[in-house]
Amino acid sequence: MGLQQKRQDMATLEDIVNLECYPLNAPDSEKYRECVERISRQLDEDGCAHFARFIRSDLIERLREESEEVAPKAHYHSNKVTPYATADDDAYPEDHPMRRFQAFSNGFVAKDLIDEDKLVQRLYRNPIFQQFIADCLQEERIYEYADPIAGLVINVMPENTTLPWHFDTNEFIVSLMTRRPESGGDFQYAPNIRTPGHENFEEVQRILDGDHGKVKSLTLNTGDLQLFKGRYSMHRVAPTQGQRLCALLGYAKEPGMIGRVKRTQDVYGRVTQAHIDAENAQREDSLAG
Ligand SMILES: O=C(O)CCC(=O)C(=O)O
Ligand SMILES: [Fe+2]
Repeated sequence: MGLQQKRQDMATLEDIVNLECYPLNAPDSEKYRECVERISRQLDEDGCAHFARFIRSDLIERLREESEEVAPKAHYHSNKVTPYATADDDAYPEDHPMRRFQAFSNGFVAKDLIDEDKLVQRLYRNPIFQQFIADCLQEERIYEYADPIAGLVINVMPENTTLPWHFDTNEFIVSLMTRRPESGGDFQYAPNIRTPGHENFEEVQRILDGDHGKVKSLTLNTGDLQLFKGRYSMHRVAPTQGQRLCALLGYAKEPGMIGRVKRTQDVYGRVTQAHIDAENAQREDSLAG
């Protein structure tokens, strides 16, 4: 990376991030090490870390306005989903978690509909920010998606909707609240309710039935950032009053991440040639293998 580029990346960071609380600009400092350690500990404990006031306070209005402006471009795909995003399987009893279909009515604004000069784009692409997230995850580095329309999206939850209980396919996700709803819309999660090799259907079922004894709740204000490991912790967004807008910054542990054609078509209502090419290449690979 050239020196000029590095300076520019640092300037972007200074423009956007509350560096007093989050010293991303001084990765060699004691303060940075402490900050990263605190977050890593939170992630180890319950898979979720909260960065209150991550965005500079004088930019909160702009952050909200930028996301409100683009929100009407969201694509909606109303459907019914299980916590596992799987098809129905009548090998299980009717009330089993594998067969619990819940209404889903969110929309997503795709990455290519968000202008390059918007705060969320500038943050998503910033290599210093990316290294900070990698450090918190105790990874060497992380990669932006190669996907032209996914990777950075804005989740749009209209008035009186929920994002139902689910596990993520991704190991981790970075979320930035860009419009806190008037009320409700808390992020609720059951820390590490499943582990590799153990689905723990009994407890999952209890939560689906409304027992929230083991559920934690997090209220994010506009400008707060969250780092969440969603593969083991079932989570949802509680019903919102007023529109809730949240930017989801997706990264991968390997370069070249690109979504599958079917899922991309479902979620965004379209695919690009890059999606088709990637799927064909994969098919060739598996034939050769
Ligand atoms: O909007 C959020 O806070 C969470 C979204 C989420 O869980 C997801 O898209 O998988
Ligand atoms: Fe999720």
